[in-house]
Amino acid sequence: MAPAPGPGVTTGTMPATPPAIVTLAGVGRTFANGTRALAGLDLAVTRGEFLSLLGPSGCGKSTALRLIAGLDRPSAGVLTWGESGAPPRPGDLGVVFQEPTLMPWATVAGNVRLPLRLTGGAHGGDADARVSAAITRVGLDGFAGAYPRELSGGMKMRVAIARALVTDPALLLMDEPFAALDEITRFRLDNALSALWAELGKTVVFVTHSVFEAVYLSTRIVVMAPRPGRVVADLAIDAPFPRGERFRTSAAFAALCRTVAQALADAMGEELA
Ligand SMILES: Nc1ncnc2c1ncn2[C@@H]1O[C@H](COP(=O)(O)OP(=O)(O)OP(=O)(O)O)[C@@H](O)[C@H]1O
Repeated sequence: MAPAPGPGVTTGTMPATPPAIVTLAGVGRTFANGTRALAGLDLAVTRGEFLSLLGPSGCGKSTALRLIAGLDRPSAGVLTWGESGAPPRPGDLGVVFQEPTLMPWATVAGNVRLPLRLTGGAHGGDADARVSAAITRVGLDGFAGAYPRELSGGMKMRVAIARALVTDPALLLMDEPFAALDEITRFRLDNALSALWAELGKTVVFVTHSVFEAVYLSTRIVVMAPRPGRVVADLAIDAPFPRGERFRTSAAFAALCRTVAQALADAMGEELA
């Protein structure tokens, strides 16, 4: 068996890259008020990767994610889906936002079931099995009948992740999902998400401001320049999985964070103190 690669950052294209799940070429987005959120954004999301979009506030990270989610349309450039070119069907994409946005009148199981209802597959034993498997996956066994008001902030976010996973989407889009949580909860959810990614083999695009979170979770980090947003650094994070507390407190992690922080400072035209 080949030895596991040591931690490190590499730049540029990796050899034998798997096919792109979606490619953005020359994408721009200018809003009606004249704000140019994105200009000349080139980005290929590779199947199976955990890709983080990292950049200063307002650089267009959420705008890029919303374009991939189909919630907005580019003003310039094109998005191309996979080899077939067909856009994803409902259920092929899971989206998680900073707010868990749960239905307060529905139980955890009812909330997790929602995407199945929207895609017409909410009934029968298969749907029940999917809902309970998604709840188990995020560590909420025993809470299927609980209501959102009975849950902590971290548990609500776990429900939002279970809801995004219940249709077994190929691509999971996450927009600063843990930014509003306290640090201990955030670390726990980062650990759970990393384990889920390693287990399920999904493609994840994750928006964050946090260098530490991006390094901990990602196989690749794309650093975006301030408005109008575009890619200014593309860094492969070669540390092996699973990445637990040992990785988070390692010298290798610290070195990776420094490299990524430097790329972010360069993008913002600042000196790293
Ligand atoms: N619907 C809109 N109309 C006008 N301007 C908008 C709209 N949506 C976003 N913007 C602006 O576009 C720019 C990019 O916004 P976006 O939310 O994508 O940035 P971001 O990098 O995700 O920021 P943050 O990290 O603070 O969430 C910002 O200046 C924002 O104010």
